[in-house]
Amino acid sequence: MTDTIFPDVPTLGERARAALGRRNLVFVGLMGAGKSAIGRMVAGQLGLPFVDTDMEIERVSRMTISELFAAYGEDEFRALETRVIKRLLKSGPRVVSTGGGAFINERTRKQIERGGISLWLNADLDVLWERVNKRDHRPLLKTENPKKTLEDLMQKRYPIYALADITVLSRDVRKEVIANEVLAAIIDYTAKAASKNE
Ligand SMILES: Nc1ncnc2c1ncn2[C@@H]1O[C@H](COP(=O)(O)OP(=O)(O)O)[C@@H](O)[C@H]1O
Ligand SMILES: O=C(O)C1=C[C@@H](OP(=O)(O)O)[C@@H](O)[C@H](O)C1
Ligand SMILES: [Mg+2]
Repeated sequence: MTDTIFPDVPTLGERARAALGRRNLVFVGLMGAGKSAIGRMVAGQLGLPFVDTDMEIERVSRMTISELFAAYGEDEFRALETRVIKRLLKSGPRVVSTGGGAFINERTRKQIERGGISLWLNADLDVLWERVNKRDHRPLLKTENPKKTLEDLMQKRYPIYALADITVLSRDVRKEVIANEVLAAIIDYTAKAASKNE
């Protein structure tokens, strides 16, 4: 779609789509960062298919994430997650929103590094907590003090999320604002990567 006032000017989505080329865009980050919601929105703006890895895992296993954790444990869930992500990345380009632990798993992280551009939605504890405490479908947060659990996960995981190609700050503003910042960051990242290779 082009701008109606300036028909020859490509939209932000079109420019980001061109910058992405054949690569997948992979959202990573902690629970509540907005990977699923923003990923879907960005996919729409890029005109690319969207897949949420948790939804895909639930589809193929015919179980919810909570049921999978309860029946088989976290290790089995991670093994399934690795397999599903490997398959999804093979037939891109698409936008893939991962579950919060996917990028922490070394095998999965390597697959993501090979298969596309990774984008960390970074958010502070209060933003995450405000969002996740409204729902109870996340098995890792079924603890006595879920806010403390979230904080502990931040300490452990943030140095690893920081390895992502792009970081965008997810905060308390409209989702459209974050989605547009993601598109601009893709354009910026690919332009910088191209000038490094010149
Ligand atoms: N920028 C935002 N402003 C308000 N709510 C948001 C924003 N981004 C995400 N959310 C909401 O926060 C909740 C968690 O987002 P979700 O996309 O499920 O996170 P994740 O997949 O990273 O765990 C959802 O209800 C989502 O609609
Ligand atoms: O952080 C994690 O280890 C997890 C995050 C969840 O996804 P979201 O990050 O989309 O909530 C889901 O994959 C599972 O509950 C485990
Ligand atoms: Mg999600």
